[in-house]
Amino acid sequence: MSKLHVDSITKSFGKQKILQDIFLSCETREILGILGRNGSGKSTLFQIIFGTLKGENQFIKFNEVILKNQFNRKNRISYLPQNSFLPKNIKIKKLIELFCDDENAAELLNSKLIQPFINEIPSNLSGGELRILEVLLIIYSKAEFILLDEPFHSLSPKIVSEIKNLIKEKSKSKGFIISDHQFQDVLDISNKIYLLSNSYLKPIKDLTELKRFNYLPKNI
Ligand SMILES: Nc1ncnc2c1ncn2[C@@H]1O[C@H](COP(=O)(O)OP(=O)(O)OP(=O)(O)O)[C@@H](O)[C@H]1O
Repeated sequence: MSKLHVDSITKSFGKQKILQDIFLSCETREILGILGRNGSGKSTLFQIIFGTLKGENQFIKFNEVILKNQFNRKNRISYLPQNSFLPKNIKIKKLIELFCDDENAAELLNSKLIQPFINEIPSNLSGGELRILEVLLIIYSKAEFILLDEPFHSLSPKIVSEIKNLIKEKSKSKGFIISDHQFQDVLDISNKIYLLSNSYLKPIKDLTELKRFNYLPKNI
């Protein structure tokens, strides 16, 4: 079992405080859901954990190793950003080789989710197909901790359900931290839920709390 420990994260943009004293801990076999209104700082938090953005304060540990740079995170943390990140003209089979080790590549090549566009290049895919490909490449990467920023965005319901099942299956050996505005899908698969609100990360017990903290409308 491995553990990702995230502590004391503080981040401001100019005078705007985005994150204050953020703590979370994720073990393999756990799925953590992070909810929050638009602009609450979810992507900022993911980028700091992944190492592409620096907080004013931060302490991030993988087991006993303090993660100080991108090199420390290799094969430990993978990150699906909110925006498209793949080169557009590389064959998808080649991308799978680049993102996955041999074992994971073989498994992904067998997945029925990838079959419809296996011989394509990303520039020939629809927006949703491109998102499926990106989500799969990150989930099947070697890393033990997977950060997914809006993995369900633009995916049709049946595909969302299949991706949720895949995340649950993969969580037997990986830890996931997921954020998405399709909150019910996040609630369905998460062991723990947090709400990022007013720059603090609050553990959430149930829907009532999500209403009380003004994330959900009262009539849900
Ligand atoms: N590079 C930047 N410079 C200045 N402000 C920024 C920068 N990046 C993000 N912000 C601001 O920080 C806040 C948090 O942004 P972030 O993208 O983390 O929110 P989010 O919770 O992921 O939002 P959404 O759900 O809408 O994607 C927003 O107010 C945004 O405008």
